Parts: sequence; structure tokens; C-alpha cells
Amino acid sequence: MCTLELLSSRKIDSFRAMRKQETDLLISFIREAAGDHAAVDLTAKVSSLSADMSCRMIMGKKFEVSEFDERGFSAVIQDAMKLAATPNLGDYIPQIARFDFQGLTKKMKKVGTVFDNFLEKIVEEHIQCSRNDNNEEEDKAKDFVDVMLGFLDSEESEYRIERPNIKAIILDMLSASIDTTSTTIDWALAELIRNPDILKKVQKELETKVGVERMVEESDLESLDYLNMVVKETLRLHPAGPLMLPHKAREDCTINGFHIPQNASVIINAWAIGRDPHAWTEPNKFFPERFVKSDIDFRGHDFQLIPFGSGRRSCPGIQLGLTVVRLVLAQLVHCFDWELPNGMLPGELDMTEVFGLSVPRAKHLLAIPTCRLVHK
Ligand code: HEM
Repeated sequence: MCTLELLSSRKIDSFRAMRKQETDLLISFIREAAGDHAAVDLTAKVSSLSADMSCRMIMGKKFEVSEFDERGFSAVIQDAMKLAATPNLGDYIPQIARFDFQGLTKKMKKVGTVFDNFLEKIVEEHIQCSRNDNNEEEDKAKDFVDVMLGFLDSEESEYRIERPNIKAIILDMLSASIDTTSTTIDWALAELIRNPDILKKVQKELETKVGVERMVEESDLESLDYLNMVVKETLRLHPAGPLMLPHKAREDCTINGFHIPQNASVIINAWAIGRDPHAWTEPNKFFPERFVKSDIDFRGHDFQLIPFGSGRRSCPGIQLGLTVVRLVLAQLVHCFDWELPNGMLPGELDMTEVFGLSVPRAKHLLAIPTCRLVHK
């Protein structure tokens, strides 16, 4: 259902205008900062842009910080992500699971209740809205909850879903899309600011293919070969899901002499594979040119580069994720030049990572913008 109904090319395309509205808001904000020569917290801005886009696409509207819980939407999502990523001793020693020594079950139940109340409200609002609005709406306007409600309790549909499934899928979609997309943009920007020659090359490509009199549009993205190599290189060094999601062995097998029993959890370290010196020359260097004349792609066929996983359970949001990453990155470097605050040199930018379900930057990326485009 995700692949065919929610994340199909047609559906993704139906949110193109929404993505433009949201990126325009960010660009206007940054233009003002450029006028004041003020530093912008790019990490925070890109993170809320990603959350706003996902919320509008999935639930039809974005949320004010306080609407969700007193701590705000992103804070609760991040708590849930942290909990999901914490190793639970009870998973390894089942006899002690019921004692919940780490207090994880208790915390999960608490976060679960916050989410459930919120998701109930969303589903109920959508049901009420569709009752009040009987004139057939264009498919274009339908958010993910509307689409899923169309399959609710349906005898004919091949998707047998009920209300709890809808709530679970909303949550899956939110947690799978917000941080992955925003951390990828954040790292790409940080790498570009740290490597001014590469940033200049991206800007040169944009000047040649788009010019300086209009903004980048989604229809330009396919032609931006160098930008696309920058995104690939970013995903090699900074895969948003470093350990992907846990998989399970369907049958006994032996890999490189290691016996993997049926049903064992299998965790694949995409982060380490992307930096493996047996697979990559100068693996720690940010060097997008390594992909010139190379067939290596990130769609799961080349096992040295698997930021979206591989096979049946690979990421169904790859097209959407790449569209948003490329669009926002292109806009930010096309519209602005960037310099680090307090006279910091590009080479001094702190690139420390925090490990979890995703690998965000330890320190927010702050930079001062200067406008580049000719405004009419
Ligand atoms: C740059 C952005 C993104 C990256 C790097 C990324 C990466 C990944 C990875 C590594 C997995 C696990 C694959 C595996 O274990 O084999 C995954 C799964 C998933 N992703 Fe993405 N993702 C991104 C964006 C998105 C977006 C925008 C959505 C949708 C709204 C999405 C939806 C999902 C879902 C639903 C799964 C679970 C699939 C399953 O278990 O069958 N992702 N993603």
C-alpha cells in the first residue's frame, strides 16, 4: 500500500505545489537573515521544513510546536526514536524482560499514549471532514490519512486495514521521513560549506542549467548531474539510517564462515560499508567526482552503497526522499552563498556525529547567508 498508493510517483507529484510553498517560506526567512547579515541555524530550519512537509503530506496540515504535547512535536518524535534505538536487555535475555530493568517499557507506554491520543484526533478529524464534505474531492488534495481511510473496512480492497493500522502507518511514515530527509540535507550542506571548491562547482552547474534569474524547480533536478553526485557522496559518508532497520534471517545460512541461524536478528552496518577501504579509495574524503563514469548507484543493487537498504524491505520513500533532499539543497546553494560565523574557517567546522537510529550532527550547523540571485 505504501509503494502503490502513498509513495507512487503520481502521489508524490501531487504534493509538488505544497513542497514549493514550504521551501519558499524557508527561502524568504533566509533572505531576511541575509539582509541583516545574521547567522541561520540551518539544522533547526531544515528539520522543521522537513517536519512541516511530512505533516502536510501525511496528515494534511502542519502543527505548531505546542499543539502535540507541551514539549512539541519534534521533541516527542525524537524521544520515541531514541527509545526505539536503545538496546533492550530483555531482547537478549528473555528471562529478565518482564522486570524492565531499564524502564524502557514504561517509557514506551508513556510515549505511546501521547502518540495514540494525537493520532486518534487526526483520524477522527479526517472522518468528520469527509462526512461534511460529500462532493468528490480531487485525488490531488488527498493526504495519506484520506487515502488510507478510503480502504478502511473495505471488503473489495486488497488492503485489509483497520483504524489501528492507519495510526501505525501514520507514525511509521512520520518517523521514517522527517529525520532521514533533514539529516541528509544537513550533512550535505555541512560538507559543501566545509569544501568551498565543491560548493562552487554545484553553484556553477546551477548557473549553467538554471541561470540566476529564477529559482530551481523540481523539473530541473534530473539534469543536475553534479548535485546528484554530491547527494550520493553525502549518503555514502552519512547514511541517515546507519544500521538500517533490523532484518530477520528466513532460513539458516552461512556467510563468510559465520553461521546465521533462522530467525536471528540481522543488523547491517551501512555506515561502515560506506567507509570500507576495501570498497572505496580514500573512503573518508568527501569526493563526489568518484561517481563520474561510475555505475555505482544507491538503489540497492550495489552493495557497497546501500543508504536506502536493498531488496523487498528497502526504503519505499526513496524517490520522495531524494526529491526533497535535492530540491532543498539546490535551492539553498543556488539562492545563497554561505560563510561560517565568527570568522570560522571551512576546515574548522565540527563534523562530529551522534549515533542513534539516524546519525545527526552533534552541533547544529550555523551559517551566514548572502543572496546570489537577481531579484526581479
Ligand atoms: C534521504 C532520505 C531517506 C533515507 C536515507 C531512508 C533510508 C531508509 C532505510 C535505510 C530504511 C531501512 C531499509 C532496510 O532496512 O533494508 C528505510 C525504510 C523505510 N523508509 Fe526510508 N529513507 C528516507 C526517506 C524516506 C521517506 C521520505 C519515507 C516516506 C515517507 C520513507 C519511508 C520508509 C519506510 C516506510 C520504511 C520501512 C520499510 C519496510 O520496513 O518495509 N523513507 N528507509
